[in-house]
Amino acid sequence: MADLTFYSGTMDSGKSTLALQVDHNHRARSRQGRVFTSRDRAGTGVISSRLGLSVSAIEVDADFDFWGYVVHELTHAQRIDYIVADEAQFYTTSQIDTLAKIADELDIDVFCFGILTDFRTRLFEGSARLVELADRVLTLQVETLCWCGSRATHNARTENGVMVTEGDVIVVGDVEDPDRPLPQVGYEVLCRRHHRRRLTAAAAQAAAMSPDVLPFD
Ligand SMILES: Nc1ncnc2c1ncn2[C@@H]1O[C@H](COP(=O)(O)OP(=O)(O)O)[C@@H](O)[C@H]1O
Ligand SMILES: Cc1cn([C@H]2C[C@H](O)[C@@H](COP(=O)(O)O)O2)c(=O)[nH]c1=O
Repeated sequence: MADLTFYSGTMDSGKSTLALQVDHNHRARSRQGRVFTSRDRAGTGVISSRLGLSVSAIEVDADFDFWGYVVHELTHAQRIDYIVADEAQFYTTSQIDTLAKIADELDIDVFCFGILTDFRTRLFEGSARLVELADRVLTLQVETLCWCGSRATHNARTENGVMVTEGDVIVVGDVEDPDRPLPQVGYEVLCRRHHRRRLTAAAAQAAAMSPDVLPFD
């Protein structure tokens, strides 16, 4: 019996790396798979890991028909043993329903990877449906850290360095990196406490530098 598995973690927790490793391990045992993604930072039709690996993938947009694609392949002498699906938070409810049907009716293992919640701390559509349907929801073992050292559980969005809580749900982007110029829209992983207080690393540093908190002479 095939399973629908959802691997989830914050941004930058190693999900795409794991997706590529899962694909590699199955291929190494002569299993035939298909790799999907949606709106990867590196462009259309690619899964890219910050560790430097990337593989080409089938791009999933809102109209992509998983069932039609898989049935077409199977009826044209192709074999599919498993599916790897990255950035699954962006998939629609109906696409996740179809992935569950593919696992159940066609006996194809489905491995999905994605972030649970958006910058407002709300579940993404695809992730919500995966939590509802998956046989297993697994949290990535490599923890990402908030600037305070606690485990990061939430994804903050910044605009010109300032944390925001309103805007479009989907804006492709990367986590901020002190070695790169400040992006117009960036992301930072935070613990819940600091997400609630809108305290990013930069805001905490600015507060620490403020004369209000310097000791009196
Ligand atoms: N220079 C580096 N050295 C070691 N590990 C790194 C380096 N850069 C990135 N990583 C690892 O890669 C992870 C991000 O992997 P990636 O698959 O791109 O994440 P995700 O898909 O979850 O956003 C980081 O959490 C870190 O563990
Ligand atoms: C929180 C949040 C993220 N996104 C985007 C930003 C990135 O392009 C992806 C996540 O990629 P990763 O491989 O997990 O680093 O999602 C978004 O569109 N909206 C959000 O609220």
